[in-house]
Amino acid sequence: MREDMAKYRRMSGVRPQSFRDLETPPHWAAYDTALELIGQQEAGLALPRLEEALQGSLAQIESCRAGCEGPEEHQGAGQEEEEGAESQGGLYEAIAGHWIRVLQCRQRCVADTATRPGRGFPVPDLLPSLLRRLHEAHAQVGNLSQAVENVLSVLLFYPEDGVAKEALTQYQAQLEEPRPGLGPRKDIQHFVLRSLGEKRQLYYAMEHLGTSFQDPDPWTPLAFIPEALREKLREDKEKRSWDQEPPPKSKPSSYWKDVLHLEGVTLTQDGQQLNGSERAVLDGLLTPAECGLLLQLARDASGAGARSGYRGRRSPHTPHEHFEGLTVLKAAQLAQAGTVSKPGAVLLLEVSERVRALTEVYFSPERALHLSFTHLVCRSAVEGEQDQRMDLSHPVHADNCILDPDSGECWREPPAYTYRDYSGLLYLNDDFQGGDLFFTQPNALTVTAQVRPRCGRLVAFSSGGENPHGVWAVTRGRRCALALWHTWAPEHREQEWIQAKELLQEPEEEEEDKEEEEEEVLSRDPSPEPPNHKLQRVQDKTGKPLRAREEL
Ligand SMILES: O=C(O)CCC(=O)C(=O)O
Ligand SMILES: [Fe+2]
Repeated sequence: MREDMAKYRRMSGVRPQSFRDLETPPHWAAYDTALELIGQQEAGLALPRLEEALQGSLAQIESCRAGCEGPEEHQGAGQEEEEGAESQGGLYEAIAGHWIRVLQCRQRCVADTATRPGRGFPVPDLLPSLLRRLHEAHAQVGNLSQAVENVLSVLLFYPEDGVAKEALTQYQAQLEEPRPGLGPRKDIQHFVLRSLGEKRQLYYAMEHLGTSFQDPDPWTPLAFIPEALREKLREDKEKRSWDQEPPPKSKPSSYWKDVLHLEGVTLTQDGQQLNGSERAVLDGLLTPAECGLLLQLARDASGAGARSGYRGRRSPHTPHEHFEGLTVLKAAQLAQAGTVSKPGAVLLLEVSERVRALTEVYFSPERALHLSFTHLVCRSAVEGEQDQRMDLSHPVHADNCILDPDSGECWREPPAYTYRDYSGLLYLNDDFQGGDLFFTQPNALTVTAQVRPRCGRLVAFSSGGENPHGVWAVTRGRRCALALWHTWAPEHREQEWIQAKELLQEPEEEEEDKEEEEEEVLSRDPSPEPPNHKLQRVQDKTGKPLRAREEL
């Protein structure tokens, strides 16, 4: 649906006003309009929308809080029954238990209000970020007293926020006469004080009564968290270790240049030239002969696919193209079966490692990057179906989060592959029509850079919302590329890569016997899964079940 909408929006003559959203609650609609206007440098027009978003959010929090006594009380009674003897304490315990549940529920209202309909996670720090936008917008249009009130409100959440403090000093200096009565907004003052009072009680109960509390706010002062709990809360936060900021880089800044030079690779466009930050185009990663070998591998695999059940099928992204994907393990298995050339399968492994090493050197020299998925992908135009084609070969998306083009936000949550940190596309050919890769702004519409594929060209970029990208329709011929995703998370390292390497390292004689066996099984078994005896062998080595995988 979202993709269809994006497609219609791209049609010439269609204006944004032609669309009316009947689903989004008003405070989210106001928020989105405000962000759009700010993006267009229309601070004056954005201000009433920002205020509406803030007031709407506060109102929604109030209405949610009002519901905390009713339904929760009911649920609480149920819980007590379930917990049995333990919770059949005296009257005081019952009152305390009830009150804690009410407070937990009230605190949850902040996260509920900050969660867009249909989303699993809240927008982090919704109220402080609205206040930041408000003070900036007020300052831009010259409403200095309101700018002061709003920045002072930010400081209620984050008293040590350096940027806010600096802005405050600047606004105060710009005010023509001193306004000693100016303070933070009353509504925010009330909100913060009440919230802190509740947090204090909840943390106390957590420490002394063993109840649980998931603080929805990142701004809670450390002093409010009992010392005994700090360590545990910090550990919980750190569990998603790969999501943490990478440590500061200490390698000399010319380090990657030396490595590229050694590898005979040239940097054709850097982030700045591509109108982004973490983006690069590198050339010279493959010789024409290597491209030829990998293209042949893809062709042979798709021929073998017809026999073993892996047929090229319609693309999941467009009915006007066929799509074939080959994983490294499938390539190794086909090489063992003798249906593709072994040098081709070995090259696939080698090249993916080459890309990984270069991506690490260029983007993450101080932190190991692992391959998490490697896929040789060909897209072929379906002949006679290309006239009037409006769609893309690959719609605009980000690789590790769900892009919401309306708000420009990208949600790092499943079903996105949230552990992907850097993406790489290594192109193998250019003898097709269309099929350029393009980057857009987060609105998924405004193209910021475009790259023409060619043999040995690598486009590498960080996989997040800062790099929305898509592929223009392939309208003639076949476009093949090696798509690779890298991760900082060792637990998401590509197991099949290791299995493929093991398979390809097996001694030749053993292989020949198996080849015959394989031929026999392939000709008998039309199922799309690799033959069973082979599966068994790989399973024995790793202890992990194996399944032919496809990630797109
Ligand atoms: O093939 C390309 O150029 C891009 C493909 C892509 O973005 C993806 O598979 O996620
Ligand atoms: Fe992608």
